[in-house]
Amino acid sequence: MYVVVNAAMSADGKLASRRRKQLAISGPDDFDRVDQLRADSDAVMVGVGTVLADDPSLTVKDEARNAERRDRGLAENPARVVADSRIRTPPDAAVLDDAAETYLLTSEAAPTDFIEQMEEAGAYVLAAGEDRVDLKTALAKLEGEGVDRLMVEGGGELIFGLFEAGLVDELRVYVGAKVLGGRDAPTLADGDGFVESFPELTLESVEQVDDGVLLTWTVQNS
Ligand SMILES: NC(=O)C1=CN([C@@H]2O[C@H](COP(=O)(O)OP(=O)(O)OC[C@H]3O[C@@H](n4cnc5c(N)ncnc54)[C@H](O)[C@@H]3O)[C@@H](O)[C@H]2O)C=CC1
Ligand SMILES: Nc1nc(O)c(N)c(N[C@@H]2O[C@H](COP(=O)(O)O)[C@@H](O)[C@H]2O)n1
Repeated sequence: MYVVVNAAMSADGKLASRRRKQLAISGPDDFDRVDQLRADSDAVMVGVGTVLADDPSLTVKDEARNAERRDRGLAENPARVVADSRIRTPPDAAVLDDAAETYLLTSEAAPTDFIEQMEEAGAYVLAAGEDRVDLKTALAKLEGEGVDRLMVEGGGELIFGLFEAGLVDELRVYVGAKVLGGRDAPTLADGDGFVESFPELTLESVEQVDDGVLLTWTVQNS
């Protein structure tokens, strides 16, 4: 599986303000680039923190791209994936609508009745890990379901978890022309943070998009 993390951050490294609600950092050209990246992916993943904060749909918005996927014999939207250890995804979340398949990655600690509720809502539940989603096992299970190219949109907890597990192949960061500030605002990689053995990146390209910059890095996984 090839894992691309794509996120937009402010010039001071925040994914959203301290209110932790969806905030447009990207401009129109960057949102269009993100739409193409979704269309080129087998699945789009977020953490449950993002579902609770933003209620995203994670679908491809451009109808020409939906049609192009259909022409390739694919569903018009990539699958959606939510990392949700104990199932906090609300049953009426947009990711559970019928626009695309949805996988919920959960742990053995998820209550059985919550699992049933998600399955009734149409989600495929994959358990990996005792208390928390074991991302390595969960992504291997997803690969078994045919997901070869995974796009991860965030948020900061999930992105850190994926780096910690050595699962990120590529990082695309849009740096927008805003300063958000806030010590409690989410950043690109939150979690516990690294204190040694920091993931090393190789810069592949730098491009101006809208009034910001798109940085593309590959990750030197050992
Ligand atoms: N600017 C951007 O591109 C984006 C911004 N955001 C913003 O990020 C914020 C949400 O980010 P977070 O609160 O960090 O939530 P998150 O979306 O990273 O979800 C974190 C949750 O994922 C679950 N999880 C399960 N297994 C995990 C594992 N092994 N490692 C890590 N997490 C695991 C846990 O329940 C954890 O609390 C919101 O403010 C949202 O608006 C989110 C996505 C993209
Ligand atoms: N690329 C990007 N730029 C921004 O400025 C953003 N705020 C985000 N947020 C991500 O997009 C999701 C919303 O998806 P839908 O429009 O509902 O399909 C949101 O949840 C974040 O993951 N991304």
